[in-house]
Amino acid sequence: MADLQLSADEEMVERLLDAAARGDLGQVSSVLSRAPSLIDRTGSRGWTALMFGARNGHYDVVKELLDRGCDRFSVNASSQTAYDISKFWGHGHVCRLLGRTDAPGENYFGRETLDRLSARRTDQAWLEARRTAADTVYLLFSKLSPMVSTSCRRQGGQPELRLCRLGHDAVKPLLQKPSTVLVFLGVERTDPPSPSCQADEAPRDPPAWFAVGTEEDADEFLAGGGEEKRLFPRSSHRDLLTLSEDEAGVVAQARSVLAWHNRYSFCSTCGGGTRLEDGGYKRSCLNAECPSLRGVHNTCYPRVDPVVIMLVIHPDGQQCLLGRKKMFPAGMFSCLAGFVEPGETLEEAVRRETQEESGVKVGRVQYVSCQPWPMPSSLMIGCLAVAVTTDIRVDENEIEEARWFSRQQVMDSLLDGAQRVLTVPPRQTIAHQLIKHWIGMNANL
Ligand SMILES: NC(=O)c1ccc[n+]([C@@H]2O[C@H](COP(=O)([O-])OP(=O)(O)OC[C@H]3O[C@@H](n4cnc5c(N)ncnc54)[C@H](O)[C@@H]3O)[C@@H](O)[C@H]2O)c1
Ligand SMILES: [Mg+2]
Ligand SMILES: [Mg+2]
Ligand SMILES: [Mg+2]
Ligand SMILES: [Zn+2]
Repeated sequence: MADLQLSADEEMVERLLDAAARGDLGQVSSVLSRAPSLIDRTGSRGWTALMFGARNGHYDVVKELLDRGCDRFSVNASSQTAYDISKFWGHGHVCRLLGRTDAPGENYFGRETLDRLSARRTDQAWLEARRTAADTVYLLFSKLSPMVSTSCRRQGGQPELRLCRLGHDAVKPLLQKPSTVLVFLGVERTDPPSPSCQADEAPRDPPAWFAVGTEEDADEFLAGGGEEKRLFPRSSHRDLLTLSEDEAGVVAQARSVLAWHNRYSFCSTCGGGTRLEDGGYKRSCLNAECPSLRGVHNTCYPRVDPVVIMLVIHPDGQQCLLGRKKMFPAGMFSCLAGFVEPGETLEEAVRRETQEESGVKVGRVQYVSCQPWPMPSSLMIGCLAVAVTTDIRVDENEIEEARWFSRQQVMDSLLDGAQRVLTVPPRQTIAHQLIKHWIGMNANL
């Protein structure tokens, strides 16, 4: 009986995958209405219905599967997501549907959904009008943690977090406290006005977004979320990775600027008090004699720390070098990384950090993509680097172990259900994306 049930299931899966590949929307819907649990089942080489739909550019099928809640991030035996497959085959409309604007190398925390409108930061009258406008959105941060709500829907076992969007009335009392920091983030991006718009109609400013930062607990804001539970997550590294790509991009901007205010409240040149300017993008010293008020003084502006992160490839092209810090979960290995030092090129930083941490010498370095990392304000610069030596000697202060892993071992670590000798960091990290990039360079689709 169990066998019969199994084969009936398998037959349905085959029908679903075949219909998705052919673009038969009616058949896809009909199978999933009867057996919704089959949505992420795989056929040969780990291909899901979403991947087959994406491979052949079937927009309606991909949309139906996404609307029904399929897993858009699952990978096949070549470690490709449905997005990778549709991009490879040039189906831009399907790529956009799969949640990426087809920007190659877009990383989590990297999406710009707001227009920063930096020229408006010095326009006091305009900023004041936007502060009190009815459609203005305020994001509240307490101790650098954004206020979020959790919904019941779960993604990969974790509750889904969404940023709470507050209006001016809700934050007004907080804005009156001198210790509160307000940062103008930008305005929502809008489509260009349609030709049917009346020429004499004044174009309306799109909704503006601000971040409000306080060092207080701000627990009084947690009530009033209705059915949804509101909270300030305390584990920024883990919890911020559960936001949507759009919201993660806004948080990367807001959290890094607020963290700068938090750490640089006094003038770093003379130790004097400072005043917020430029919509929260500048702190000027109050001491008229201070040298920071003359010439170019970068201490007045939010800081970004460049960090190189590199996947080092063995001279044979078939292995890569990964390391683990003591603090990593057991079995996890990642790309080597390190802060760029003053007066150093990115290539030299890659060579120096690789040699310091693993003893391996690197020749050619190639930039791949970058990622803002708001813990507190790094810019991760992702590179592939080709090793010219292979002996490993780790710097035990920083790295517990470093090893060469074969392409197959790395591919298995990305696949569900495969025998794993290592795990890699989650998909939201640029380390994960660099590893996938290397695997994808020779993947047989
Ligand atoms: N997103 C990702 O995939 C990813 C992966 C790995 C590392 N990271 C981030 O990259 C950052 C740097 O990596 P690392 O720790 O290996 O760097 P690293 O190898 O340069 O070592 C860090 C140490 O160097 C010193 N240091 C030198 N310059 C510094 C500076 N400007 N700021 C702070 N410390 C400095 C400190 O003693 C620090 O403990 C970390 O903050 C980490 O969170 C992100
Ligand atoms: Mg390091
Ligand atoms: Mg280092
Ligand atoms: Mg270093
Ligand atoms: Zn000063």
